[in-house]
Amino acid sequence: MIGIIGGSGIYDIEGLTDIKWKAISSPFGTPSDALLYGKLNGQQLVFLPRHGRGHKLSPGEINYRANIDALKRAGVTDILSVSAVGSLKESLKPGTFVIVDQYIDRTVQRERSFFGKGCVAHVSMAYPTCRRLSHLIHEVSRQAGIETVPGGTYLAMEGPQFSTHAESEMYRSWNCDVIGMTNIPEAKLAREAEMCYASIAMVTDYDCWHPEHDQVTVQQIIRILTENASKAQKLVKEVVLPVDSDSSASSCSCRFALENAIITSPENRDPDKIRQLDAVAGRVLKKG
Ligand SMILES: CSC[C@H]1O[C@H](OP(=O)(O)O)[C@H](O)[C@@H]1O
Ligand SMILES: Nc1ncnc2[nH]cnc12
Repeated sequence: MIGIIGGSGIYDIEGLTDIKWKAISSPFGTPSDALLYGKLNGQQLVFLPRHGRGHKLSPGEINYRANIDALKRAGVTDILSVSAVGSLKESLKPGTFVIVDQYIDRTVQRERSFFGKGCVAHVSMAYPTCRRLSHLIHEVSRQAGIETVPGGTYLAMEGPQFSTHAESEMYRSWNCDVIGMTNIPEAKLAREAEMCYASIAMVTDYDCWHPEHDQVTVQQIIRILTENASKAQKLVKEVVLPVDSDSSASSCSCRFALENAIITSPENRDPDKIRQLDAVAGRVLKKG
């Protein structure tokens, strides 16, 4: 099942039928909101507003572990993240949609793993988004006439303040493409939970490096988001069916990320931690 995490400006899904909000409890704490269940094009999906309805949570206040755990408990296998980002390249103009394929993590105060304290695991983050899902989204959007840029490096900053000019220039010198505050630790946790994760980043501004746009404002971001909301909603509508019917999904490597990742020997694992990991790592922990 597909799970959509909506970022700034995306607090519901247009055209969703048979809708029901349902709160899911998680041993990792409180998710950003209840999950919205519904059908789009006849296809069941789940939606979670990342900042909560009404945008009540700052990027650093979001319980990313509870969000991913709740989606996993709801039966989600494929996560489609939709986010607002600043552009670090002249060519990525406001309004552009980038399908992110790499991250640089500059966040500092977030829980970024389900593991540790009695069950240690190390998953690969070499390719941090699902290449199968990202490719599918790019292909489907191309066929639907929605332009997306395949691939881009997302600089994940702590926020909530926007970057200084010196930071923005440094990220540009690192060849980053876009900047945002939320995809990390989301992508890391989705990988640990063996879920496929793709990220559609909607460029809303030029951050503060651009000589003609020397600062970012929320007002400017919301204006661009509003202008592009229908394009984002159309993209979501187009991808739901192909994602749900992709026959190669069950053998996708993301679904086996924990296969050789847990290093704590079975006799030394903490039973409370193992119980907490029942949804995230149940597939491998059941094997002993
Ligand atoms: C409203 S501007 C800054 C805010 O927007 C982005 O959020 P999201 O990724 O959830 O769309 C950015 O990361 C900041 O949290
Ligand atoms: N310039 C920017 N920096 C960080 N997060 C953002 N989200 C949208 N624009 C942003």
